[in-house]
Amino acid sequence: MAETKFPKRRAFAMQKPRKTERTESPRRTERQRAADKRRREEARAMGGYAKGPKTPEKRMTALQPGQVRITGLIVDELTRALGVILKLDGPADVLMKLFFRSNPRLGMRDRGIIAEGIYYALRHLGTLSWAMHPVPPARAPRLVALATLARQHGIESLPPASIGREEGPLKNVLAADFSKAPPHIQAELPEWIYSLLEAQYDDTKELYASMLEGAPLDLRVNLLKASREEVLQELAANGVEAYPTPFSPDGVRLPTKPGLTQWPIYKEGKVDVQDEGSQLIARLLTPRRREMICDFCAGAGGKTLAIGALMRSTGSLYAFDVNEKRLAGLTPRMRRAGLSNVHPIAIRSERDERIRRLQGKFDRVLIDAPCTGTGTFRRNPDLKWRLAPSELDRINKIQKDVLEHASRLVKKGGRMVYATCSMLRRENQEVVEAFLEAHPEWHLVPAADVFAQQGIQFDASQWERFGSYFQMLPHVNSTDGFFAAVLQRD
Ligand SMILES: C[S@@+](CC[C@H](N)C(=O)[O-])C[C@H]1O[C@@H](n2cnc3c(N)ncnc32)[C@H](O)[C@@H]1O
Repeated sequence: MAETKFPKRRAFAMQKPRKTERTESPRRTERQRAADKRRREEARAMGGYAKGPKTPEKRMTALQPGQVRITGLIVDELTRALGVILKLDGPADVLMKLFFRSNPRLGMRDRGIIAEGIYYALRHLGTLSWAMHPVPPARAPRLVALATLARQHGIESLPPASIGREEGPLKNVLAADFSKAPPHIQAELPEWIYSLLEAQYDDTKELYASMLEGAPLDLRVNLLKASREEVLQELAANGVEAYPTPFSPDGVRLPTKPGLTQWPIYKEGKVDVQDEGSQLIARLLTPRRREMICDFCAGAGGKTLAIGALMRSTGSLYAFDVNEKRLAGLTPRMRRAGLSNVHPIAIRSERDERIRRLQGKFDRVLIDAPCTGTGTFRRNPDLKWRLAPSELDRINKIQKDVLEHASRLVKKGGRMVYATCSMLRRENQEVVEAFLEAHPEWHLVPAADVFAQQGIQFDASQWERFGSYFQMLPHVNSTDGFFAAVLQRD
């Protein structure tokens, strides 16, 4: 995904409990304390699994419009969060974490409503901005907060005292007729991204609708430590709804998002969080035991871990990345996963001297290239507003450079997979086509054949649409929009 500037740690000032908060909920009541105790005991009895609607996302699934009581505190705090996040000068997920950390007394229910409000506002920033014109949303976060909560839960759920002087503007925003808005606004996209997607896809209506939804939680079972059946049985025994993913043989899909990191199966390294599309890209590389493999843009190692497990922790798996901090996240993850074949190496650039020394040495190389991340708008809705066309040009150049230099690592007869989490041809097919034109000693291997050899079957329409390439789409496959091409050196 695109490189982003990290927001300042002090983006949000620490909040002291306010008078209103103290009067509304002075302390936990007897009943609340008894419920807390019961939950703790139940979780202990279940070996660490917490039952019930604990996380914001899970809690929100039960909320129906008109059934949620929005307090003044929620309106104020959502306003405070949006006041920073709508400036769009840092990743929203990082800013959200800083916001909630600055406000430790905020209850679970309020956190859930505020988190959903932030995501809703970012997903629908096109229509919100259009309805508020000429006032930029970042300048009027209270109006955005009120309009968001009213669109989600109904205007009657808002406390009249919180609306105050915003009553007129709020009614105008809510009355906006979006059928009169330009098509890119109706799609909740910037015009330039809308135009690129329109030029490529026939079913954009469904695609845009899917990009406004939340993504499911996909887990990858670490086959070194457990089988998928074992994990599914353990989840079922603890009352957690989960299904096998439709294509990835090691994947498990959870419709809700429980507090996974406290679960025994997570702590013991039996599962990791990984979108099904990402799992399939590791499979496309067909890693084998005792091979020499390189994950060129390893980041914090999502795909490295999947590749290492498919190699059964044998051979050598080099994990390169220019971002040392991100790569540092891989070491604890590989320990937890029980992998001893991974060598994380921070490189200066794709032209690093150490890479030159390794030329022609690898059986397989994965290039999970930096990209615009257009395939991840469900999870990162702020990204669509923070991207600029110049960023696509900049990233495109890096993609071509990285592919060129990483390809030199592959030995004769070896393979590489070029992948992105983008749905744009310019970062995908066009990069690969330019490479193949300049390198006749390489050829494209049909992704369908590589999957078929592993017993993974897609609908024929998948290949009719994308030929030898692999492109997952949120509205077709319920995954992020991953792309991959398998290339073989003659
Ligand atoms: C899409 S992310 C990788 C995600 C990772 N493979 C995973 O599955 O979690 C792309 C990575 O490319 C790295 N990168 C950017 N430029 C690079 C370069 N010239 N050489 C190597 N890595 C680079 C970025 O730091 C980023 O971590």
